[in-house]
Amino acid sequence: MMEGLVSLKATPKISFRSPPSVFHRPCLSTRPFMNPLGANRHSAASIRAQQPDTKDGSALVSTVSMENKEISELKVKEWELGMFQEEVAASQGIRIRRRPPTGPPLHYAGPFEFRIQNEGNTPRNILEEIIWHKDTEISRMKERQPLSLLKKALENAPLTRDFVGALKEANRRTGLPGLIAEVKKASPSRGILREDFDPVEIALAYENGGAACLSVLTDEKFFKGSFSNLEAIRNAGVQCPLLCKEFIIDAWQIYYARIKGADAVLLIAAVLPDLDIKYMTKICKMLGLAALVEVHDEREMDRVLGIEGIELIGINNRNLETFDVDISNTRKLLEGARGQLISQKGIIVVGESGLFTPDDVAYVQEAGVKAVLVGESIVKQKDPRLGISGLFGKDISL
Ligand SMILES: O=C(O)c1ccccc1NCC(=O)[C@H](O)[C@H](O)COP(=O)(O)O
Repeated sequence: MMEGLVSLKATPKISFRSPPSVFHRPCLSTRPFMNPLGANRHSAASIRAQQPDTKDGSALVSTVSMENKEISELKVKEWELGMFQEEVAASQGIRIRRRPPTGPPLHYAGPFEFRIQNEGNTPRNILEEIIWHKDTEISRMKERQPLSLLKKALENAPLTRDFVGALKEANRRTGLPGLIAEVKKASPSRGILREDFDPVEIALAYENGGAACLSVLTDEKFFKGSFSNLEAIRNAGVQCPLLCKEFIIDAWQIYYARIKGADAVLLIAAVLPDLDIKYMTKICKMLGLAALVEVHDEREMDRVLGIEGIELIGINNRNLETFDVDISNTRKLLEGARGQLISQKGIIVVGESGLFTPDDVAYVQEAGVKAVLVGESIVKQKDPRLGISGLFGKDISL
């Protein structure tokens, strides 16, 4: 029995060239990403087979061969462009690869075609698994609701509220970091956080407890969240601006979040190359949304600081590949020249993950954050409102 064999089909085909090390594609592109060496759907034989018979067939065959040559050349160019994008992502230190666009690589073995689990077609960590799943999920969602439909729906979308302004105002009012309270039922690292999970009830409790903004997880598979939760919270009349906490890899998702009632979206630098961050930030501005750009390390911070127009940076203390949480990460990334540049640019920094006590909040505030994003420690409390006063060591709703 072959190890790692996950599926077996009895249709022999040409095997694909071995996969590249990363699979990034530009989010702007709508091109079908195809390996020219595997593009046997357009082989001369298959095109010829589709043509009506001619007297001797020769003229037609040569025209078709020409077309086929052009198609092949085009495909080689597409493939090279794809490779170039992958190299760009790798050169920016992005370790999270995109899902192999043609599916797991095929291996030609005798009369059968095997799909063999290997380093190239298996996610290397949870974040990569989430991103690969997102890829298929979004493709399905886009089929049902293409961008043209979403653009029409924008006409009836609720007005956006000022997410960054709400954080600044809370910070000014309380002298403490503005709170983004997360509506989080479960997570890959902690499992189910709260069994009796009523998103609207939790959102209202957070608002009454003094949260400046809310973060609503919309991923279903890994976090047991949903866009219905986001919509329900918005429709319940919650005034706090809402962050759609999603794994965004395609601009389509930003439009979708906007029509579902979001005021802000998350852009993860570990996943998105600089060009995507720039492009998506512009789309956010156009749609009236704030963009919370999340970084984990110095390299990601430096990349993001090099992008014009960034107003809000989140420092995640959770390593999304290993799940290790270390709040000193916030301090490390705000030390020295980086911290100074951030103040000069007037960027608001959000400390994210692993904050449980007033000491934790004081520690990241001392490091320079003006806001915090907190899930587990407050959502687990029977009364999430009390969770907030426990986190800050006092009632911040006053
Ligand atoms: O929370 C996780 O296990 C997780 C795993 C993989 C990717 C993202 C993940 N969390 C997203 C977050 O950043 C947190 O939900 C958020 O910062 C709140 O963190 P916490 O207060 O520790 O719940």
